[in-house]
Amino acid sequence: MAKKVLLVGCGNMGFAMLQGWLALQPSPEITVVEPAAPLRQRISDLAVSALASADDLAADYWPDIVVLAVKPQMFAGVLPDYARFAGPSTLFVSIAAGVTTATIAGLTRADAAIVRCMPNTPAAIGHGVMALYANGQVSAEQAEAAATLLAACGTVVAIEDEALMDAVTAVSGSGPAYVFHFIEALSEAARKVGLPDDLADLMALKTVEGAARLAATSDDAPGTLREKVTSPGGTTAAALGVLMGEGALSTLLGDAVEAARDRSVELGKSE
Ligand SMILES: NC(=O)C1=CN([C@@H]2O[C@H](COP(=O)(O)OP(=O)(O)OC[C@H]3O[C@@H](n4cnc5c(N)ncnc54)[C@H](OP(=O)(O)O)[C@@H]3O)[C@@H](O)[C@H]2O)C=CC1
Ligand SMILES: O=C(O)[C@@H]1CCC=N1
Repeated sequence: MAKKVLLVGCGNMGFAMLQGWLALQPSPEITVVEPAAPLRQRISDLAVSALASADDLAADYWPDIVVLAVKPQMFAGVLPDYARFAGPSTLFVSIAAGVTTATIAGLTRADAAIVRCMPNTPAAIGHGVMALYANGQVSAEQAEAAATLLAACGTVVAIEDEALMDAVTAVSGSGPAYVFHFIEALSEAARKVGLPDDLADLMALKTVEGAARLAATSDDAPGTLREKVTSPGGTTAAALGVLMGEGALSTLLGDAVEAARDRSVELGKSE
């Protein structure tokens, strides 16, 4: 029987996941609660039911899975509207940065079955990577249902230690933004050395896309692939002298990921 999935919040990440779910066969029965009218319109355009508030759910509606995709700061205000569903028959899946399963249980029911998931926006095209942590109340059947739902959005990785979710958030949850910024920065650098705007954008994007695809499909490690680009005394060596000199890029990325990890921990404490 098709699962009933209730998606609460359909902004950037919720909508990305919804798009991934549309490829599922058999398709789940999806209902979305999203207060913003323009966002509801784009959900309706996909022939998915979109409601403005939890009050609009039918009295006899009962979901198998509730996916919480609102901002971490909204959990305390939003969860009481859905707490009635908490219990053995309904799985809560939260994609919020920082918010722990203990916090969600505190806002719903002590024995709520909860999966924490950290997705990323490439989920929209089935190329996300999703880490999952299940609390002790999640049944094997519920864990499988969550994995099936999320696999429609990309690669699913189970995690045993919830504390790792903050680091995962900093690497893969926020990570697409780092890569998009790298594309922006490469394009800007291309302009500075004289390429016209459209050529700069195309070269930057296609270089990142091609390199990522090669890294994903090659038997070589990324470091070996880098060495294969780098002719001794050539152009790449000149550039890497800047990027890798005194670990410049590694230090910068290390600091960036630490800042994101620390913010995730903070968001968890503020709930
Ligand atoms: N963006 C990303 O790449 C990722 C985000 N996440 C997590 O996903 C969650 C959502 O982030 P993101 O999509 O970026 O944020 P958005 O602000 O884009 O989406 C949240 C949506 O929830 C809506 N909302 C507000 N109140 C309610 C309510 N009571 N019921 C239902 N919906 C409501 C908001 O509407 P309105 O704007 O009108 O308030 C908004 O459209 C966060 O917890 C974040 O940590 C996780 C991984 C990646
Ligand atoms: O920026 C954020 O807080 C969310 C979590 C991971 C990606 N976006």
